This record gives sequence, C-alpha cells and structure tokens, in this order.
Amino acid sequence: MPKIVIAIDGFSSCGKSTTAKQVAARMGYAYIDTGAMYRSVSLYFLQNHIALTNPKAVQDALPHIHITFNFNPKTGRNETCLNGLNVEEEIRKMYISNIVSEVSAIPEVRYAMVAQQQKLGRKRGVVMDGRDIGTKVFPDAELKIFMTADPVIRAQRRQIELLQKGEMIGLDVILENLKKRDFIDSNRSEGPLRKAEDAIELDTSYLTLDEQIDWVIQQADEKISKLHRKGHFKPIDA
Ligand SMILES: Nc1ncnc2c1ncn2[C@@H]1O[C@H](COP(=O)(O)OP(=O)(O)OP(=O)(O)O)[C@@H](O)[C@H]1O
Ligand SMILES: Nc1ccn([C@@H]2O[C@H](COP(=O)(O)O)[C@@H](O)[C@H]2O)c(=O)n1
Repeated sequence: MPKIVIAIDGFSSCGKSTTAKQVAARMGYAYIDTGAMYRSVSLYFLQNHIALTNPKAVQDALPHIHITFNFNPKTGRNETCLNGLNVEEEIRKMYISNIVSEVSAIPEVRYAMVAQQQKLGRKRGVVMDGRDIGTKVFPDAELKIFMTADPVIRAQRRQIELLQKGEMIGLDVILENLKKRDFIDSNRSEGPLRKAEDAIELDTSYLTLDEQIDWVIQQADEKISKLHRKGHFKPIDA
C-alpha cells in the first residue's frame, strides 16, 4: 500500500506526540518527534554554555549536534539520542521546557532542524508532529491535522505525566509554561505555529486517547483511498 506523510501540528500538550506515536505504530509508519529535536538542541546549548544571543556561537555549535532516534529494546520504543547519548528522559524535564521555545525561535536552528526533518521523511510513510510540519517541513503532506485543547486540561494532563516521572510541579507553573511557549511559537519570524489552510482541526479536550488515535487513522484511511481513486499512486511495480 503506498504511503503518505501525516503532519500533526498544534499547541503544546494537546496530545500530538502520544497520538502520532500510536498512529505510526498501527499504520506501520515511522514516527518523528520534531519537538525532541529542538529539546535536544536546547540541552546541548545548556551543557556547552552556548549563549542564545551569540549568533556565531550558535552557528558554530550546530554542526556538532547529531540527533538520532534509536530503538531501545528495554522500552520497545525509539528514543532520542544526542551525540550518541540517550537523552529521552532529560529533554522532557521542566528546565528544558523553559528554554526550548527561545532556542527554536533562532532561525539558524530552525534551518538545520527542518533540513534534517525533510530528509527523515523523504520516503514518506511518516507521522511527524511539531509546530510547522504542515506549513514548512512538509507543505505537501497528504494529511494535515491541527490539534487544540483547552489550556487548563492540557496543563492538568502534563502535570499528571510529570508526576508519574517524579517531577512535582504546580498547575499554575505548567499553565504559564504552556502559554508562554504557545505565544513564542506562534509569534516567531521563522516557521511560526500556524494552522495550515488545508489542515483539519481536532480539539482533544473531551476525547479519550483511543478516540483521537482512531479519528486520525480514519482520516488517513479516507485520504489514502481518495488518492487511490484519483490515481495519485503509481502501481507498486511501476
Ligand atoms: N485525550 C487524552 N486524554 C487524556 N490524556 C491525554 C489525552 N491526550 C494526551 N494526553 C496526555 O497529555 C499529555 C500531553 O500529551 P502529548 O505529550 O502527546 O502532547 P503534545 O501535544 O505532544 O505536547 P508537546 O507539544 O508539548 O510535546 C501526555 O501525558 C498524554 O498522555
Ligand atoms: N516542529 C517543531 C517542534 C517543536 N518546536 C519547539 O520545540 C518545543 C518543544 O516541542 P514539544 O513538542 O516537545 O513540546 C516547542 O514548544 C517549540 O518551541 C518547534 O518550534 N517546531
């Protein structure tokens, strides 16, 4: 069966990555978490004392940052590695969330990450989630979803997740971080968070995880059938 690109963009903590991961697994597609890439760059900048206000330091650092997604047999998942070290847990911590939007707003950082993301999805058969996938990374994605959810519900979900990982953070602190990130992400000059004109909006506030996963898969199935009918896919042996 020919494969498509599924782009899932939207605000922070709407359920993009949890949904994208499951959709990819069920469809036999690759899953690319582009937020993890910006988080990894943030971790590298912190660890190496790269000043975000120093364009030369940022530019010089970028070629030294190698991000890969490696399969971890213990968890059964692909996990983010920064220069060969597994950083999957570290990059989800609050201190990274607090700086990642400033890092991802730097145009040079975006040019480097977008180029890598386009390479990762060039064979199609990917579900990619982020902020600019349907507008910048894959403007030709066959299926574009734009996720939203009530900010308080998003913060509550994130708080539960952090608690399960041993980080106890107040709801107001999390809510503030989500709002700040959404603001910076939506207002930067390069690759701002926007709903692509041809994206379908999905509000996950009152959906269960299974409902939102099933909904995306249904949209994908419909899109693939439609493309088939229109003859967009070449025969397998062509
Ligand atoms: N429908 C849902 N019901 C309950 N919890 C949900 C639902 N969707 C997602 N979650 C939970 O909300 C949290 C945030 O989800 P997720 O990390 O997928 O969001 P995201 O949009 O990828 O966020 P970010 O962009 O900030 O990485 C996770 O703990 C996830 O398990
Ligand atoms: N395509 C993307 C993806 C992410 N970002 C930035 O990274 C931050 C963290 O992303 P999460 O999905 O892990 O929360 C996010 O707030 C954005 O600043 C991006 O710019 N473009």
